Amino acid sequence: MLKASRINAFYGGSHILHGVDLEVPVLGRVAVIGRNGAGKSTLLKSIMNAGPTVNGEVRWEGQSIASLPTFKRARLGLQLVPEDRRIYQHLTVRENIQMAAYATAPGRKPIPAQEIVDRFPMLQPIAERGGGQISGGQQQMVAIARAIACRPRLLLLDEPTEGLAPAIVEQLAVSVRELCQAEQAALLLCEQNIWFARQTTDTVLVMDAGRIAFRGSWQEFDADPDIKQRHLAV
Ligand SMILES: Nc1ncnc2c1ncn2[C@@H]1O[C@H](COP(=O)(O)OP(=O)(O)OP(=O)(O)O)[C@@H](O)[C@H]1O
Repeated sequence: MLKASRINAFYGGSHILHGVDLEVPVLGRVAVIGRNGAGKSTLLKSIMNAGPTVNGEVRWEGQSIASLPTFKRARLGLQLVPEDRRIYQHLTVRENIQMAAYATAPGRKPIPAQEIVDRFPMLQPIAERGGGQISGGQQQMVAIARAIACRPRLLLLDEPTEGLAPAIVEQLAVSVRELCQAEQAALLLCEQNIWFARQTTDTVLVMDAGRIAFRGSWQEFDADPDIKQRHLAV
C-alpha cells in the first residue's frame, strides 16, 4: 500500500535519512524503533511531506505521491499524529475530534464525534473539557481519536507513549490495536517504547543514524540480542 524507496531527507545542509526503504502492506502494522535522534520522526515527516527536504520515491497504492503536498496525502488516507499532538487548546475535546471532517478524503464521511467518544473510554468524562485543560495522556488519546475519525487507511503515530504513565500506555495499546482493527487501518509507528511497539505491530525496523539497521518480525528481533546492544543501547 505504502512503498517508500531510497528516501534521503535533509534539514538545510544536514543529511538525516540515508537511502531508507520502507513498505507497509494493506492492514500491515510496522514499528520503527531507534534511539533519540535516529531519524524516526524525520521518516514520518518525509512520508507526509511535512518538513524536511526529501528525495526518493514515495508510492501509495502504486502511484507516486512524491509531488503531493501534505493535505493531499492526508486526503488519500494517510493520517499523521505528530509527537506534539497539535490539540486546539480553545476547542473542547469533542470539537477537536470534529475537526477531522476537514482532513477526511472526499467522498468518505468522518466517524461522528459521539461514536468516537463512545469507543474511547478515556474520552467519555472529558468530552466537553477544553483541549488546554486535559493531561498529556488525554491529549494523546484525543489526537489519535481525531486521526481515527478521518477513517485513515494508514495511521502514522510518532512516539505516542512519550511522557505517559505505564497504566495509560497499556490502555493506549489496547485502543490503538482495537481501533486499527475495527477501522481496517494499517499502522506505521515510531517508538522508543519497545513494549508498546510489540503490543501494536508485527514487523519491526530498527533505525540507527538515519539508516535501517534491521527489519524483521519481533521473533527475529528477539533472536538477535546483538541488535539491541549495537543499535538501541545508549
Ligand atoms: N527541524 C529540524 N532542523 C534541523 N535538524 C533537525 C530538525 N528536526 C530534527 N533534526 C535533526 O534530525 C535528526 C533526526 O531527528 P528526528 O527527530 O527525526 O529523530 P527521532 O529518531 O525521531 O528522535 P526522537 O526520538 O528524539 O524524537 C536529529 O539529529 C535532529 O537533531
